Amino acid sequence: MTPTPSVLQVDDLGVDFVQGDRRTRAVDGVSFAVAPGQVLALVGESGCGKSATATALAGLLPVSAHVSGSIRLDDRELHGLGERELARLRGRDMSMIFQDPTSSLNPVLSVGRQVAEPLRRHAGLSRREARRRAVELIDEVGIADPVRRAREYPHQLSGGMCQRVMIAIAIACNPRVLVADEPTTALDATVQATILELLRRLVAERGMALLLITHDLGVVADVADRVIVMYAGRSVEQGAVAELFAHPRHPYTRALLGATPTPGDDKRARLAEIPGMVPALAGPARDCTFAARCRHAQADCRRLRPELAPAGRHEVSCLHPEGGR
Ligand SMILES: Nc1ncnc2c1ncn2[C@@H]1O[C@H](COP(=O)(O)OP(=O)(O)OP(=O)(O)O)[C@@H](O)[C@H]1O
Repeated sequence: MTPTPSVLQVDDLGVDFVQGDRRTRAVDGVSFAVAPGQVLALVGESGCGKSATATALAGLLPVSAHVSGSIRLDDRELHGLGERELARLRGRDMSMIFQDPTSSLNPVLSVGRQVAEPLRRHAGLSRREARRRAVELIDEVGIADPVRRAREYPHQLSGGMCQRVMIAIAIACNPRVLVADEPTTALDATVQATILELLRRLVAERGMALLLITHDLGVVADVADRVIVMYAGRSVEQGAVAELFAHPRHPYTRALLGATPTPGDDKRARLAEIPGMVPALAGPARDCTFAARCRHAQADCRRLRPELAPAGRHEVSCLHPEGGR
């Protein structure tokens, strides 16, 4: 069987934030690919570099950030594109949704107008056509009474509805890739489940690729096909969700999984507590950055940088993975 060509291909992505003489290596050589209709989750504790990775893809990092590596969308290299080209691409080929929908929406414009906006800008629809299409999109994301809702303002909608509106805006121009950064963290558990179900359906129906950033392993188990476990800016383990959750090889993944959530388990399962903190690095790692918190660390872990390499049926970056190489 020939593998499905990926829509998004990221190679050796690096992000450094530079402020005066302070440098933070937020992303340290991350590589992955996402195929159409596939959900890839990025998971890890706070400060692991998940948002920096997502923001780098969309070209939305602040000027203090230095990006290296390659980001290819279909056959196009995005790294190095100017702000104008990136702005043209955002909302058309790649869209992003964030954690807090209420602060992402404009409070003084009706939601219909906000959904219509990318259709006018990117697809060149007339005001009337864009309004009509906006109502269809509001309906498609599961908001009842879409004609009336389109005339309302964000404060008249619940948090869950606002996130549905954000999704309608994001998918309006049928992007190839959707990047969702903690899209359900600010919502009630029951609303979370329906929003995730909506995202999953849209990915399947439209053949989009979804990059889903989350702290929540239960969400990963329920929604994602593949997962990257990040630690201190690096991918420590990545592969198919079912395989990786069934046979975690990296001590960090094993610690996170704690009471392992398997597909179908409690959706609110959170990362297990691991004593210690994620280090902020000034440059590329020279050793295993997890060694200081790892119960299985050996002398070489503090000297050598482990690289991502096949272990079983997925990849792990550990000198002494569970079960050996
Ligand atoms: N604008 C910035 N300037 C300087 N450092 C930053 C900036 N944004 C992020 N960082 C640093 O980069 C590292 C990775 O941060 P990032 O926000 O990507 O992590 P995260 O895994 O998404 O965390 P969270 O789940 O809390 O959002 C952290 O050490 C963080 O302090």
